[in-house]
Amino acid sequence: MAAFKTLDNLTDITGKRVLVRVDLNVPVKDGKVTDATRIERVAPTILELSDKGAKVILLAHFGRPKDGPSPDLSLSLIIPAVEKVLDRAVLFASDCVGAPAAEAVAKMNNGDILLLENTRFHKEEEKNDAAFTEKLAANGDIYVNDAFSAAHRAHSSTEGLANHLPAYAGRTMQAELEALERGLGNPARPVVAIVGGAKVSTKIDLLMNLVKKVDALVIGGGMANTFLAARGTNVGKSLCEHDLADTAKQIMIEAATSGCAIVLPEDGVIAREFKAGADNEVVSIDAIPTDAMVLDVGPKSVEAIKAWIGRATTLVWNGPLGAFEITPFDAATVAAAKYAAECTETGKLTSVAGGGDTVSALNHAGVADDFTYVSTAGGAFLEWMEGKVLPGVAVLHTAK
Ligand SMILES: Nc1ncnc2c1ncn2[C@@H]1O[C@H](COP(=O)(O)OP(=O)(O)OP(=O)(O)O)[C@@H](O)[C@H]1O
Ligand SMILES: O=C(O)[C@H](O)COP(=O)(O)O
Repeated sequence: MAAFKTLDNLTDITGKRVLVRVDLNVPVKDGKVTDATRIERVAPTILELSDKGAKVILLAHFGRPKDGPSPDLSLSLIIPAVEKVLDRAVLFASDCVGAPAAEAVAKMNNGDILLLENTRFHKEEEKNDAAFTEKLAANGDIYVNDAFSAAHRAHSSTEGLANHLPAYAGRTMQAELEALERGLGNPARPVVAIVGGAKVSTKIDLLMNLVKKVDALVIGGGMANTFLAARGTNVGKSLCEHDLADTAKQIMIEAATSGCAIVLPEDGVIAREFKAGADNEVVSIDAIPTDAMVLDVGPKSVEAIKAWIGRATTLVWNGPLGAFEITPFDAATVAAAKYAAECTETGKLTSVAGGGDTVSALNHAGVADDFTYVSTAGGAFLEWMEGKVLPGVAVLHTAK
């Protein structure tokens, strides 16, 4: 495969309109960005292009809007955080295509930075619709993809545009691929993966391949509830995708065939309300009341997870073990993260973690800097780990 072009290949770009795909899908609480890591990671690309005199036009998605525009998923909410990280003013257009985008671009001066509204407000984005991609392309002369964490999506702004405009990898895209190759290209065994979080339906399929590559798969969060339910355990009102029971069963069969241990929680911290400080108790995983939710894995499970981390030479982690944003349901994630950081510091563990909320959880635990590498990518990172070719990366290699 031909090497992709990078910003090093973009020299004389004064006055050029550069469409830069970034990932601004950041954690937000009460309208405020709670973790700016993804913004910090794309800042070097934005500033470099702006300093070279380009008109920098940012394309991004935010959340998963179902029926067109919705105010709570407007990228305008993210602007203060982007301006703070860049220490520059950021202009905004209320649509990523059509008159609002064209007019805002036409008014730009060299070096200006403009953020276009959530690309997913148009259903055509996720369909990689050619006509929609052309509308996006109309506002640019050059396309730069700096969103490694969205590169597993073959959408108009992540893949399609590279077929319409001269395409380049941004600094973060480049750095993520290099760092993952260095850390996990040929991982030393045993390899232990921890997968938790809430995005069960979009991540469960990739576990089928992951179990063929790792020695143990530790499952927490909403993902664990889905596996427990598939095994016949009552999970009460927990976050769980019951219709994925067959997929979970097949993954457990594949794991047994591949010699990969599946580690499910033995106990859980339950509550009846999803809020900080909610009344909670630890119960055995076989004794979850029907009216309760498991919001974290329990202390016995934490000990078991630490033992698996202790046996590992390489640790791959995506998805928090519990609802870490609300105390005390952050306990398992924090304990496991601190232990992984300790093992990394002693030099016996290579630890690589990824995901928007996972990075936020590691920051919350105060150990993000102690991991070998922290990727901004969650789903994309797991797919890369599976050995899949990510569409947003592949197209950069083949683009003219
Ligand atoms: N038991 C649970 N019940 C409810 N929510 C949970 C539970 N465990 C974890 N979560 C939630 O999972 C969310 C994170 O999941 P997610 O799969 O999005 O991870 P991620 O690291 O952001 O990966 P990606 O970058 O792919 O989105 C957090 O908001 C957390 O509260
Ligand atoms: O948060 C992520 O992992 C990326 O921004 C991709 O988001 P998606 O899973 O909604 O496509």
